[in-house]
Amino acid sequence: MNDQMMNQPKHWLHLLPTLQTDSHKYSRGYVFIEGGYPMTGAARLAAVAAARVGAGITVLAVPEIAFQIYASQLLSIIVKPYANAATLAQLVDDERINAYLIGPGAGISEHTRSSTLDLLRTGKPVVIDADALTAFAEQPQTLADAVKGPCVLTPHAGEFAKLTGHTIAATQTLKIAQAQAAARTFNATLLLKGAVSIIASADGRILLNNNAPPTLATAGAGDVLAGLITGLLAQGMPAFEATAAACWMHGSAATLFGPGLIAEDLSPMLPAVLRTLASQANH
Ligand SMILES: NC(=O)C1=CN([C@@H]2O[C@H](COP(=O)(O)OP(=O)(O)OC[C@H]3O[C@@H](n4cnc5c(N)ncnc54)[C@H](OP(=O)(O)O)[C@@H]3O)[C@@H](O)[C@H]2O)[C@@H](O)CC1
Ligand SMILES: Nc1ncnc2c1ncn2[C@@H]1O[C@H](COP(=O)(O)OP(=O)(O)O)[C@@H](O)[C@H]1O
Repeated sequence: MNDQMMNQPKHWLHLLPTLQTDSHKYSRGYVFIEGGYPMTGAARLAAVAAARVGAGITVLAVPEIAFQIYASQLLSIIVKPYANAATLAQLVDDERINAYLIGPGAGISEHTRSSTLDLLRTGKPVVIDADALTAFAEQPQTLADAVKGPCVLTPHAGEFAKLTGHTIAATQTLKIAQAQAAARTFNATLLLKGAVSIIASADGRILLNNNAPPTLATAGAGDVLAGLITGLLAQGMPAFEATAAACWMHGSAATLFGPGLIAEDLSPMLPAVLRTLASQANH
C-alpha cells in the first residue's frame, strides 16, 4: 500500500487543538453524548475519552431510569436525565454544544433513529456509531438525506454490511473502494474499523490506520474511539483529520498500555500520547 496513505501525525498534527491562556471550559469544546439503557458502559467509556482528549465540558444525556447508574460512576462528566423526547430535545438544543455522539449502547430502535435525525438537524458535527448505524439498516437513504453538517460514521465490518447491504470485500483495495463509496453516499467521513482501519472522506481522501495492536479487539474499544473523535471535533478539528488523529491516538494508547488491555485502560494512557504529540508539534 502507498506510504502516503498511511495515517501519521504529519497528516493532522498542525490541526490538533491548542490551549489559549484565557481558555475556559466552554471555549475548549462542549461534547454532548446520548447514553442508552440497559447498556450503560459504552457511552460512559466514550464520554471519559472525549474529556481526556481535551473537550472542556462533556454532557451525557440519559433516560431517567438510568440516571443513578450513570451518575454514580462519573465525576467530571455531567449527567443529565431526560424523561421524554421533549425534554431530550431541550437538552440537545443548547447553542454552546460543539459536537454530538450517538450510538454506543443506544439500542436499535425508533428512538435511536429519531434522536440521530434530531442531532443531524442541528447542522453541527455529529458522530454516528454502533446502534445508531444499525438503526438505519432498513433505511440508509433516510440517514444519507439527513446529513447536513460535518458527520463521521464509524462502523465495524458487521455494522458496515448491515448499513450498506454490502459484505466487506476480501482485499484491501476493494475495502478501500467500498469505504470511499459509502463516504460519498452518506456525504460523511466514514471510518471502517478493523485491524487496519480505513478513513474515507466524502471528497475521496483516504488514510489507512495501521498502528492498532490486536489487544484492541476488546469490548468497548470502539466506544472509546467514538468519544475521541467527538472530543476532537468539539475542539474544532475538521472531520477527516479528527477521525485520523483519534485512530492514531487510540492505537498509540493501546500500544503504550501493552498486554492485558481492557477498554477502561485506554483513556488513562492519553495524557502520555498527547504529551508525545505536543513535543512533535513543537519541533
Ligand atoms: N460496555 C458496554 O456497554 C458495551 C456496549 N457495547 C454496545 O453493544 C452494542 C452492540 O455492539 P456490537 O459491536 O456487538 O454490534 P452488533 O450490532 O451486535 O454487531 C455485532 C455482529 O457484527 C458482526 N461483525 C462482523 N464484523 C465484525 C467486527 N469487525 N467487529 C464486531 N462485529 C462484527 C458479528 O456477527 P458475525 O459476523 O459473527 O455473524 C457480530 O456478532 C452497541 O450498542 C455497542 O455500543 C459494545 O460496544 C461493547 C461494550
Ligand atoms: N485485530 C485488531 N487489531 C487492531 N485493532 C483492532 C482489532 N480488532 C479491533 N480493533 C479495533 O478495536 C476497535 C473495536 O471497535 P468495535 O468493533 O466498535 O468494538 P466495541 O463495539 O466493542 O467498542 C476498533 O477501533 C478496531 O479498529
